[in-house]
Amino acid sequence: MPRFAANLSMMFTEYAFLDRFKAAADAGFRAVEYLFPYDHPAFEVADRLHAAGLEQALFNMPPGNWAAGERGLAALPGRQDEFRANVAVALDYARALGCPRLHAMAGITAGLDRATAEATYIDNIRFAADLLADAGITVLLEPINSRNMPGYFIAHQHQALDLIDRIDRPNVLVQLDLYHAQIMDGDLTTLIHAMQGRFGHVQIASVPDRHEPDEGELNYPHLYAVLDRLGYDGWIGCEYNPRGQTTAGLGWFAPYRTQA
Ligand SMILES: O=C(O)C(=O)[C@@H](O)CO
Ligand SMILES: [Mg+2]
Repeated sequence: MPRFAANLSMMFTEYAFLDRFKAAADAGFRAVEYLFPYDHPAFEVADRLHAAGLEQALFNMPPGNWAAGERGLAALPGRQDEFRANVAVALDYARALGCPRLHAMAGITAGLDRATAEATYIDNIRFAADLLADAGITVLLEPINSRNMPGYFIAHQHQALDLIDRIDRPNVLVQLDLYHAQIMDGDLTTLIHAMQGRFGHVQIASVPDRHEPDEGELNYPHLYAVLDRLGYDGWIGCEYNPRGQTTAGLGWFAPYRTQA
């Protein structure tokens, strides 16, 4: 049975960020993920998470200057000190939230020397993996489609797998976002089988519009069954922009909602 985490950066945006935890729990979710918690002290986010009885499935390490267009630092030469300081910041939040997964965004590397970016990335992710291993945290690497994020360092699943082989740390896995994977790679049933054991988190949204997973070119119930058959029992993050009110679009979730 698939287990879904609400993405609070995209869902329940009818509410202020800290109020989205209760809204997600009221809608039947048992876990949440989001991009960044850093606008709020860790204890405040943890209070809301725990008050709502939710698990923290995932969040991202600080990404650099998001407003200026930065989308992570891990592959950016010359930014290693900042990346490493950010790992420590993310670790503090992960401890407060009991979060076992952190996504390290790589950055926009178009125009940079690829070999240098790869060397920087491998070095930085090894550093993060080693630091986070003691806390039992897995570092996730996510290929992102080049239509939504042109120039991003990793766009295809095979690129992430190749980098993970070279990083060579047991606590580094792929964040398998099926929305991005369909746009860049396709053939998802075969892809999921080929990636068995290499991903530590899954995300979903309709393609092409990134809405609820009940429209568009993907048959999600089929993909949930594929994941189930392979024994994937991790969270599936609902990283989609609701077509309207978040709760009005949750018809797809009804068969999977578990009552407390
Ligand atoms: O954009 C996505 O997809 C994500 O999962 C975010 O965490 C940004 O990488
Ligand atoms: Mg994603």
